[in-house]
Amino acid sequence: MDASKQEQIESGNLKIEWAKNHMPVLEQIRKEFAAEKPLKGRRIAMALHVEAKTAVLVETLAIGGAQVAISGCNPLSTQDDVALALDCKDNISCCAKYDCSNAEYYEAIDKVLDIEPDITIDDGADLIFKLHKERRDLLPKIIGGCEETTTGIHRLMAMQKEGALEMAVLAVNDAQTKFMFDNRYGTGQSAWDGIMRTTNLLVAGKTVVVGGYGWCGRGIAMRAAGLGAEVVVTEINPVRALEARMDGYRVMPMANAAAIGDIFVTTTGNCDVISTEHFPKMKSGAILANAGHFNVEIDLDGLKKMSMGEKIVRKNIKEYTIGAAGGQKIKINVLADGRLVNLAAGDGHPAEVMDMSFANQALGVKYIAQNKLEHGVHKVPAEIDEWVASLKLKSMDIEIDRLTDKQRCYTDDWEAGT
Ligand SMILES: NC(=O)c1ccc[n+]([C@@H]2O[C@H](COP(=O)([O-])OP(=O)(O)OC[C@H]3O[C@@H](n4cnc5c(N)ncnc54)[C@H](O)[C@@H]3O)[C@@H](O)[C@H]2O)c1
Ligand SMILES: N[C@@H](CCSC[C@H]1O[C@@H](n2cnc3c(=O)[nH]cnc32)[C@H](O)[C@@H]1O)C(=O)O
Repeated sequence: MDASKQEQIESGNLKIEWAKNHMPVLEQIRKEFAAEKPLKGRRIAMALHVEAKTAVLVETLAIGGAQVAISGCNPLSTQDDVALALDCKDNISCCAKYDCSNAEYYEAIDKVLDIEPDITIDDGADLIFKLHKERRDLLPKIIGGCEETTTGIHRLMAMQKEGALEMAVLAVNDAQTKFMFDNRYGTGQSAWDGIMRTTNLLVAGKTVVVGGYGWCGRGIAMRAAGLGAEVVVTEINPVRALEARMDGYRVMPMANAAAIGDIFVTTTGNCDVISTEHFPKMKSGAILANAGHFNVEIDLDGLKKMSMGEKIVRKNIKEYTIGAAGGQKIKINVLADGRLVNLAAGDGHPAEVMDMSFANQALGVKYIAQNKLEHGVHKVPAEIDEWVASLKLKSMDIEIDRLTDKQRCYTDDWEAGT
């Protein structure tokens, strides 16, 4: 093996070790998996962000007895050193590569499916999509899959509605110990980490426009306010818009926000949240980032078409110049080609948060292996959620109260009044 490859593997292993040391819940699961081998003989095909925390999950599944093959779930989120380190480990193969083309991305998913999996793990449902469209011969062998993210579950629910989903899937995103922490505090921190390290600019004193006030949007807005920005929220859901206003932010349509924002962060799972109608209204120098889904939230095709020129002005920042009213020129800076800024221009979520998301994944896979599930989207059992929360609290040295017998009776009773 050449020296530079060896160096890469060492660098990947260091990252994995660091992450592992900050994922205590997964550590506990790994110990149990090592003793009990609940995944013995199972073949698992995964498409996830290939970086250090994911590697800890992959190792955990392999220690549990599974053969694991993994590809990426985003062309720009793979960390090549981690991918190489993973590929060297027992019972694991990894075929992910940073900055792959769309064709290479789907070829890698194909390769992963060649292990003829009985369990899948997806982040965005691309692997399940390929399975149902092009690798249908493999479907009868599949006993179930797990889905990591909100939009993946939306895609699967749409498949289920049309009667097109031919396997069982656990909605890992919808576990409370996933979305309440990963989507909110994880994205809240890592999106800003990605934006700040990429731009090296100040957030304080700026106007930040957050597109979408769901679990991710709440986190991104909260941290932007904490950094000293004025926060503006755009929404299409009246309840969420009201919540954003009562949380202290200004709420308005993107058509109005476009003119006042310095930094825009989309996180809706939807397409064209920022589109050709909005670009010409923007301040020159505006910064656009996406922390939602794929590369569709900012209409990049539209921006390219109206652009007079584009150039890379700093690593992971592309500047587009467009014409505006009065012959003015507006420069618009798009981070990480409009792909997830926290992963394509950062290291993703903090390890302590992925600890809970991936504990749900590992226990979800074990649940699938040990239970016969009907085709369709299933909830993660509440016991798994509570177990993950209890273990996380324990790892943080936090104790909580328990109901006394009197309290239990009181809460079950309907006769006691004022
Ligand atoms: N960057 C990450 O690491 C990360 C982490 C978790 C989830 N995600 C992704 O982020 C996206 C959001 O996830 P979530 O859990 O917050 O979902 P969510 O459903 O809780 O929130 C999405 C919000 O966007 C709003 N919305 C939809 N279309 C809109 C539009 N055109 N303009 C303004 N608002 C609009 C919805 O009303 C909703 O309130 C999903 O695609 C999810 O897969 C990314
Ligand atoms: N694959 C699609 C879908 C969004 S990924 C969003 C998911 O990434 C997950 N995620 C965020 N940070 C990390 C990380 O550091 N490692 C692995 N997964 C992560 C998180 O759980 C979230 O649900 C895309 O890339 O556009």
